[in-house]
Amino acid sequence: MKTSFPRQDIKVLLLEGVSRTAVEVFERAGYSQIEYHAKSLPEDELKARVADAHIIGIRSRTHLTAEVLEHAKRLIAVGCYCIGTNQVELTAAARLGVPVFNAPYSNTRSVAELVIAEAIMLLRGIPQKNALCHRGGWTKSASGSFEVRDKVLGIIGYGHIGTQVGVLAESLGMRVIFHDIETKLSLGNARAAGNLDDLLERADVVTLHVPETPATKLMFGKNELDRMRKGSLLINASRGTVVDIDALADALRKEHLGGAAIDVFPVEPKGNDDPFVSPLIGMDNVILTPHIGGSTLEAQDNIGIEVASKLVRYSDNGSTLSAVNFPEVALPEHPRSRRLLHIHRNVPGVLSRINELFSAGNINIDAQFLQTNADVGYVVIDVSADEQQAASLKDKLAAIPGTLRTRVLY
Ligand SMILES: NC(=O)c1ccc[n+]([C@@H]2O[C@H](COP(=O)([O-])OP(=O)(O)OC[C@H]3O[C@@H](n4cnc5c(N)ncnc54)[C@H](O)[C@@H]3O)[C@@H](O)[C@H]2O)c1
Ligand SMILES: O=C(O)CC[C@@H](O)C(=O)O
Repeated sequence: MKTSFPRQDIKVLLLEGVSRTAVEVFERAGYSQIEYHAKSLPEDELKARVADAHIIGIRSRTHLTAEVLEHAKRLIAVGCYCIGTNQVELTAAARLGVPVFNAPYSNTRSVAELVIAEAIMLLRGIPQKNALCHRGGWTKSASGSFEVRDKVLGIIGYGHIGTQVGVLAESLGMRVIFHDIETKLSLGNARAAGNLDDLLERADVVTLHVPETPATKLMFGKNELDRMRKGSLLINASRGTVVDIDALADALRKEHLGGAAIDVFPVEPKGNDDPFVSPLIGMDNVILTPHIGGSTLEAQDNIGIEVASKLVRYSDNGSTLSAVNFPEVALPEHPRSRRLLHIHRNVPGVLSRINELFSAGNINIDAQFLQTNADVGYVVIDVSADEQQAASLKDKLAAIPGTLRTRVLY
């Protein structure tokens, strides 16, 4: 396919050691300028590296703030090689005409498996026993050690991960209750709790699976910890901002909680060589993991393929299906037409200005696709035009007030 902007001129910047499967997808599609970094970059270097990037791929450690995005003058799309997209200022990206994609499913099973393993370990008191053995101690005792069978698992956030945790937990004989802000279909014998307090008062193990949003920030603090049953257990593999970590450390010190498994932290090291600091360090009844809930080879390889394929599809064809901040358009191929993209602020009158432009130039529109969200309008126009006409149309489209970005795709 002929593109007005050849693929070999499109620079792809991949950070944080995303799976090599992502590189393979880009290379197979004809993208040869791929800059790959195994780590996230300090902010100054990040600003310098994004300056000439057309496509940026990150995981959870790289913060694409409005300020960083301002440096990415050539940016056409961002891929988050993970579920969470809270590390990107999504509205700022949309206002620059940049869609953001993620992988909403590929690592969910990996997180669910880890949570179940942690529930078993915590109920058996394994973290403490393991730590003691490493120090040369030996306490062979059933005291404080329980089966998971018949225990109550309370799931907060009953989405893709929460539901899978529930299904796996039931297969082990646990009783599952959940709390969500949306009405959710219960899977298996799981039951919605009356409300959050009801869940906290009934659960032996509480596990958090909410996204990071303004409403979930510190949603789990002293009040919620106090509501939990004495000796109960907390698992957090959602986001570090959801739990008040000092309040949790306090509840553990006071032995109100019997233990915890924490995978995500309010402040996480930038890279594997940076130090990890937490008030939970040194507590034998706490499993600490370095944000690896979704880090299995299966999940990472699938995420690499999923997100890179979405980015290639947008770059080659204009489809924005499953973008998290952008109007979604699924586009057919029209190889005999030329395809122009027009991204604009969603204000009245832009579409009629676009159409006037085509009728004034006597250019036949073969197909047109329009989708809007609160901020942005996205129009894809397939036209019968030669290369020169397409270039001139692009310039005229760019002059329409409210335009954020235009492209001739092919
Ligand atoms: N530890 C890891 O490596 C890892 C891996 C994958 C995902 N995650 C995190 O897990 C989160 C959840 O993933 P998912 O795929 O299940 O997401 P999801 O969107 O499918 O489910 C989230 C659920 O939380 C609910 N929710 C939102 N706000 C809530 C609130 N205030 N109270 C109660 N429920 C609320 C939503 O309605 C939804 O049902 C992700 O956003 C990500 O931050 C972490
Ligand atoms: O891989 C990561 O960096 C993040 C994993 C996880 O938190 C996600 O949001 O999918």
